[in-house]
Amino acid sequence: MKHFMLPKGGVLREAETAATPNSILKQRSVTPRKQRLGAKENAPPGDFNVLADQHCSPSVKYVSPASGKLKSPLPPRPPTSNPLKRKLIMENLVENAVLGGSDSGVQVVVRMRPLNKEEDGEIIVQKVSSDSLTINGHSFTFDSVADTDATQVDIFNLVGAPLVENCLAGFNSSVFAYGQTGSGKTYTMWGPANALFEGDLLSTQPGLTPRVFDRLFARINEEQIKHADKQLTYQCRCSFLEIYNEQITDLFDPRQKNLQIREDVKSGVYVESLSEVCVSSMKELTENLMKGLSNRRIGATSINSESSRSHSVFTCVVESRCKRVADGLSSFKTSRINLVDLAGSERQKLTGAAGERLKEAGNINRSLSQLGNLINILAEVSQNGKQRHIPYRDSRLTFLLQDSLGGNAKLAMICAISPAQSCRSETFSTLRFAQRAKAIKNKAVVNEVMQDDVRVLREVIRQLKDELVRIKENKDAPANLNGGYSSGWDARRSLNLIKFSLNRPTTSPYVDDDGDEIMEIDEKELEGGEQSETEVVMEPASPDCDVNMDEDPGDICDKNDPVVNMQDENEKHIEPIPNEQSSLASESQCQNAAGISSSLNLDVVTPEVSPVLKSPTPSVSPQVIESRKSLRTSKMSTASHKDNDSLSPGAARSSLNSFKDDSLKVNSMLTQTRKSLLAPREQLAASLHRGLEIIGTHRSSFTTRQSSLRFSVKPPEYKLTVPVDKVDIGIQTEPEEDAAEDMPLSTLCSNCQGTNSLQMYSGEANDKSGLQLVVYEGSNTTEKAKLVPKVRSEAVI
Ligand SMILES: Nc1ncnc2c1ncn2[C@@H]1O[C@H](COP(=O)(O)OP(=O)(O)OP(=O)(O)O)[C@@H](O)[C@H]1O
Repeated sequence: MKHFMLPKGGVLREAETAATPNSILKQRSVTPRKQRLGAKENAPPGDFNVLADQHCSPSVKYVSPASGKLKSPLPPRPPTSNPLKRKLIMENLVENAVLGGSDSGVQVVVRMRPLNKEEDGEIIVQKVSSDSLTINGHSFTFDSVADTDATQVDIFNLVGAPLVENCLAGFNSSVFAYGQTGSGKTYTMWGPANALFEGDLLSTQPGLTPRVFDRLFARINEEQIKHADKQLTYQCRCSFLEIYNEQITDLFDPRQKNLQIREDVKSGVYVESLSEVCVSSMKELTENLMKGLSNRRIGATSINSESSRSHSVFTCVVESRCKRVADGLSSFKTSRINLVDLAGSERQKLTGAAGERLKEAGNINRSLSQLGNLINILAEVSQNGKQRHIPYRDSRLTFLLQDSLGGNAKLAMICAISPAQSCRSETFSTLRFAQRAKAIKNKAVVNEVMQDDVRVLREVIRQLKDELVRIKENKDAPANLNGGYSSGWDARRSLNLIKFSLNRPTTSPYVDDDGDEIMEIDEKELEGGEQSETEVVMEPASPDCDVNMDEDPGDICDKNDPVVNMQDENEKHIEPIPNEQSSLASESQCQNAAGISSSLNLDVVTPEVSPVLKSPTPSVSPQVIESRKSLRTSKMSTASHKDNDSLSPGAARSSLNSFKDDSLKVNSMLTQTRKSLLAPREQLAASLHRGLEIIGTHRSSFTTRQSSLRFSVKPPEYKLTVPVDKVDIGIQTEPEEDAAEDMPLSTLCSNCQGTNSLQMYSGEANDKSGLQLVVYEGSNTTEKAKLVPKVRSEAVI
């Protein structure tokens, strides 16, 4: 084993004294805030992303803090090639606009280490209160400031203890350690190596990570005893990776190098083939932690003889499930802990790095500056609410951890600094980074699904399907004034069911405004594989746009996929496309994209709407959307299992398979239902109301004329909407002869042009006057509607 984190430079502190909970640091506050206003560099921190004093049962559901703000813009996602992502962005915007987001401010803690042997000069940083410090007369305020007296226990109490509670409550939680080389990040996150070896959390100085797991295991135990009647079970799966020179290495199995980041709808962002290990005790945890840490890349910098030259990310997915004895209902909760020790920045000119070290330092600085840039943008977006491209793809670090940065996670940032005069400019830079990070708002939600939620939603879907089929049948049949159409009773019953479920106290008021993937109702899965014939939209699903950071096939997909192109401009335009044809179409459209395969998702189609009808807000309700990174793929599970065989003790091993099977099933359920839980039920109800309105309007208008309102049961043709820049809403008018010729074939992939003769749009005989609502993603345009050239039946994809 390589030596790592050995005490360096005689700066180790004495064994810490036991800290009182709720922070000793606060007691040290002496300076009234008023006196500090002079040269203050930043505003006082706002909300704090921790749950106050919560030792809560996992069965308790939390409302994300600060919910109810109507404004609360999403940190927008970059315009993306993944159509599912684009839809989600739109969904989230709508959802957010209606219900407000759940903002979780980033918790920023600044930790100042003691001077080391080489730094016996002037100390320029002074802590002035529990949450502020001054440096050369400039004052900064954060959530907490830990000075040289602060112990590892203090840091745990500030950051680790709330993290554990958040995790048990079902929130994703991340801690990033940021700072210049030698400032104390590694010491803070893991602690000195000897502390881990000794494994004694009281007498030595283990860092945050071992303390977090010590508390986590204790709390899990407590919860299981407390809720014995609920058959509460937990599983903790860990992985450990490093990003070195933009390459990912598995620290549990360093032979696995240059791993790729992937992204798909079901699993979110994940690292392909990364090992996972199940841990259920401190012994297992420390063994694995030490193993991983020993595989980290270290090197000497001018300040730190054993500097980490990579970013390391320790991740633990905590899954819990419980079953209520009273009614047998089960719930599944999952949360992800990311503990990130970033590589330290260094001024290359000052440190005189050369050769490999220089290249390394360049990569580290570039990666950190990309992180800084992202933080700036997120801070700006959080502050002014303006949408901007968020450059998650700039680096592997930001892409992998995008959920932690402006997404579905509670984030704590520990910014490590040296108080020495020699580190002045780096310290300023770290403090400014910290103050910008403070401005970011994440959107953390509880990742939980209840079995009965699934049941209710399944019933609603079934009834809506029946209703739509009936409507279609009645539409095809001669109109009958006295009930030729369905009475809408079933839909109303569905609505009542939704209302009923809204009123159930067991339901979390989830808000998700960050997930990147949506998972529309997959009735095949929900209803045992039966393929729905109603309102199906085929889209290239996750695998189509797996993200390979090197190749970015998403872009390939984007270029080649007319559907994708359409949706670039038209987030909410949901086209009715017949199953088989659509499947063919999407396969054909994406046939050039390497490794792309088509898979089908079910979508609820926004019906075409006559201009005389009130345009319903494009709705995809009830919709099921997956929140991103809480789940892992079967690949990872396999890897985990493999690894588990060698690393986990027998008990954990024997339970792993069955737990995984269950977990995957429930994960799948979670995937399917998460969004409808995350999407507040009020919205589902509102959507159903709108659906009923449409049904009602359609019924009444059908008897007097052929309505252009069309429920897309097996719609007989394709439609292609030509994207129009800067248009909020386009209305597709009746087909024009010339329109097809005018259609820019540039929207079609070259390979597909002329090869696929699927009919795209022929216009129904009875739909000549029909108009189609086409909603474009928001723009500044004053034009609310525009005639969109319509593609004729002979148009070629
Ligand atoms: N709060 C602290 N108390 C005592 N010693 C500390 C403290 N913080 C850091 N040190 C010591 O300072 C040295 C550098 O710390 P550490 O390796 O954690 O820095 P780092 O920020 O991780 O550096 P790099 O980015 O180069 O990896 C180590 O010897 C560590 O033991």
